[in-house]
Amino acid sequence: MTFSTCDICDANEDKLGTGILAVLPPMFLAFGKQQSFSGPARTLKVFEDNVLVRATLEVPGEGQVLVIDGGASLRCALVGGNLGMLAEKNGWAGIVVNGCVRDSAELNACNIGVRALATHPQRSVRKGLGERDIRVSIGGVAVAPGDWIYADADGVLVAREKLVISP
Ligand SMILES: O=C([O-])CC(=O)C(=O)O
Repeated sequence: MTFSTCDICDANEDKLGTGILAVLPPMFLAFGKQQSFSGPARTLKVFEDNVLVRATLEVPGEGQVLVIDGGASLRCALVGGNLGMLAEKNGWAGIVVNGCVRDSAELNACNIGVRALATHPQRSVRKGLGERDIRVSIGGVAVAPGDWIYADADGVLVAREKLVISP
């Protein structure tokens, strides 16, 4: 499916700011082969610990987008090349990280879409702390499991339901 976040915003202006459709702040870098991706969100809330990220990406993604609230930490990476390959292998559409990634060249070779605040060469700790499938806040925008994510070169949208995209 092709879509344009700009066209979605124009066609759904009445929904913006109502809690039905929101735009994430323009704070992300793009990685991965898929510049555009969309799908229902799965959510994680972790802090400098990526054990739950791996555990989630190990399960078939079925076109979902993993949204990771990493507390905007710029002190280590939550996703790297191995997790990118795992996500591709398991059919995840993409990963949105409110935090950092690493192995950017490897991530760019993965057939998924990735958004992250920055790159960081250091890996995270592996304690296994965090929460899954809860409502998170990314740049002040709430994202709940099952919300629909639309990301392209112009931005990242969060919709409470799948939008009807007219060609
Ligand atoms: O395993 C990690 O901590 C993240 C990483 O580097 C990878 O996914 O390759």
